[in-house]
Order: sequence, then structure tokens, then C-alpha cells
Amino acid sequence: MTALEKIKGKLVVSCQALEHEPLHSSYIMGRMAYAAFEGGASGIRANTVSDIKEIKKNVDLPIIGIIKKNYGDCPVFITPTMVEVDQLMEEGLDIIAIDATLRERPDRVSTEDFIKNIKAKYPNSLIMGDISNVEEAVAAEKAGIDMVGTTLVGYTDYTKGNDPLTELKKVVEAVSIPVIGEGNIDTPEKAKKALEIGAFAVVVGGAITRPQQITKKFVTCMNK
Ligand SMILES: CC(=O)N[C@H](C=O)[C@@H](O)[C@H](O)[C@H](O)COP(=O)(O)O
Repeated sequence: MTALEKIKGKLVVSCQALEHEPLHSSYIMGRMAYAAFEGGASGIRANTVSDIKEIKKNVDLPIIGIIKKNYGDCPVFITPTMVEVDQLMEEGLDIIAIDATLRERPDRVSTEDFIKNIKAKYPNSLIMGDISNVEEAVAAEKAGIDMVGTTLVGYTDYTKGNDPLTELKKVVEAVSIPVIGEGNIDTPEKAKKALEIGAFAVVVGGAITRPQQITKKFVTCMNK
């Protein structure tokens, strides 16, 4: 079974903790991935080569790999250049995800060329484009990307406040490649709804793997 077949209609759990987060540790992300596996996850999304290596020791699931890297104040930070792509490819990942918005990239390569360059260099690898709206999804499909994810809906200046599931529906209707529902899908009901809308698979992160976020939800609700 291919990685894509393995995650079709299923839950992928994003196990990430950045440097400023309480659980920042490759060891902990490895155990998070194992916990996700025990709970029935069919795939893992992970950031950094170090976390990915540790996660591979813990689970035998398809991994969507990314490297978050900030270049100055450029807002494009999810696998922004070929440098990060090469580092991920050395790990032999099932799928790698890149920022596929149409914003200017740190190296000024257009997103269209970036996608084409990756596909030319790694023709057998699966590339997921993290997008924030329909226009970006359509452009990424045209450039030859294998799948898109709604990861960045609400995170670009021009999509702030947009509803993830509403955008997901629009993207599903606009492209014919698989669309992964990702980003602020924070309840089981929303994950199910994403599949009903036509998502190929659903990635859930913070609602499962960021306890500070989960705690805050309880506290906010209790203080209302
Ligand atoms: C915007 C951004 O940096 N998104 C990142 C992408 O990898 C992760 O921090 C998210 O946790 C992931 O996309 C899953 O989303 P959520 O945690 O909302 O379920």
C-alpha cells in the first residue's frame, strides 16, 4: 500500500513543538507519535529531521515531513526553500510538505518554479502544498504538486478569520488532486465533517498534541 492509500479517509496527527513550546523535545514528539498510533492514527506530520528520526523509532506510519525555518522576517516558513527540501529528502520521507502560498519566498524563487524544481529533482516523491485559499490551491495543482492542504487558511494576512471548513469545501470543488483538511480542525466532529466535505485525509495537531492549547480551551470555557 502506498503512503497515500494508507492515509486515505484517515486521521494524521501532527506532532510538533517549537522551541518556545513546553514540549519542545524530539524524544517527547516520538512518544506523542506513539500515543497517536495507539489511538489509531494512520499517519504523522512532523517538523525537523531530529523529530522525524525519533518518530521513526517509535512508529511505522507514513510521515508528512516539514522543516519550519525563518529567514529574516519573510512570512514563508514551512519548508520554504530547496535547502530544507534536500534535508527532508535525505530522510527518505513518504510525503514532504512545503509552503505553496503565492507570497514571495525567502530566495525569491516563484512558488510555481519551486514546485517544478522539486518535482524535477525528486520525481518519485510526493509533495503536499500548504495553501491558504483556492487561488493558491489551483496554482499549486497547475505547477504539478501532488496534493494540497488547507494548513495556512487563516494564517496569511489575506485569509485572517476565514473558516477552515468553508475554505476546504471551496478547495475541494476547485481542484482534482487530493485535498488534506488541516489547520484548526479541533474537534472529532470537525474532522468527520472535513471528510464529508471531501477531504482526502485530515491532519489534527494542537487539539491532540499541544496540552497548553487544550488546557486553555477548558479554562476559557470554565471562565465564561
Ligand atoms: C500554521 C502552522 O504553522 N501550522 C503548522 C504546520 O505544520 C502546525 O503548527 C499545525 O499544528 C498543523 O498545521 C496542524 O494544525 P492544528 O494544530 O491547528 O490542528
